[in-house]
Amino acid sequence: MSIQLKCLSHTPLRGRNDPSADVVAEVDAVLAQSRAEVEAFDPELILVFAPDHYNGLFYDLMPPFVVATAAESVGDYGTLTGNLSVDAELALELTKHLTDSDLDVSLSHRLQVDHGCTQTLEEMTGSLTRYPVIPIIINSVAPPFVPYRRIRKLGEAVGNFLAGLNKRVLILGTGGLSHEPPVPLLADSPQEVQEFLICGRNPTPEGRAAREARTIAAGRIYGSELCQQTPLNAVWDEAFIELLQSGELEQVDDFDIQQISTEAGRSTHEVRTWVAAFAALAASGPYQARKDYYRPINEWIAGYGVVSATPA
Ligand SMILES: O=C(O)CCC(=O)/C=C/C=C(\O)C(=O)O
Ligand SMILES: [Fe+2]
Repeated sequence: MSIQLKCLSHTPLRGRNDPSADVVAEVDAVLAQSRAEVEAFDPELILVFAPDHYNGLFYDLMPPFVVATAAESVGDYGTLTGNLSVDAELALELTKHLTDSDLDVSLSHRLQVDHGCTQTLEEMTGSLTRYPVIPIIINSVAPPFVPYRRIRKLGEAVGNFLAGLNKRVLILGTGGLSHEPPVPLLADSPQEVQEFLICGRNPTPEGRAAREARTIAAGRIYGSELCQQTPLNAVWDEAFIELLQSGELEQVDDFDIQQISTEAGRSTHEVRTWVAAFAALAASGPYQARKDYYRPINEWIAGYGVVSATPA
């Protein structure tokens, strides 16, 4: 087996509420370089750890993490629609391996996924179907969350499974870093919003457009005094990237969920996907991680980072 890792922020506001042209060009160049590296690696399998933003998973049954044997993109925020090329047989084998590893993982034979999964797949491969893929969705948006140590254990167990495959595997993590887009909280919401958070699958086109318009409007004022959301936190982001580079992943076991929400924003917990991805890589031994890019970008509501890693 050979293995590579890429963890990236995603943002539904890319192309919808852009920062200055020089920043857009910087990010375009980093993504083009990353995509060229993926092309050169030519993965036989992509394992993508991703969050969901109330498009596939709702509070009628909210799992901490779920492996999909089939996944369809809802195409929110202009992302590609259609089925991902999930390797169903391997996804099922992985699920069995995870349950045998004492992890109570959920399984879906028909999951809807959103930009949180598809944007990075699209940016890294140009498609939803170019390579066989296994999606693992990690709840990063709908509290309560399992402790970070559980995410590290999940990643480790996934990595042990991947180590037994005779394949070139690309591990992707997508989300974060610090940020707080306008995702409603169940506890604070009026009844119609609670109803949506519990079972709001397949919204009308108007409903989806209203959600997207709210996010764009939030991006226009994010980081200004008009904005109520927690601002980006570059110090937190840089420290998190350094932690990943240090290889001392057990440090995430002490992460305080409430403190992260307060200091860096509620959606910062999308970094769970990065924790799982790095723990999966670390299961095969020491690694080297390279910071390809970091910049706090208010227009995209994102502490925007790209990190790559390979076995040392
Ligand atoms: O779309 C909605 O209904 C709520 C807003 C939302 O989900 C925004 C998501 C933004 C990101 O994915 C992000 O910044 O990571
Ligand atoms: Fe997100």
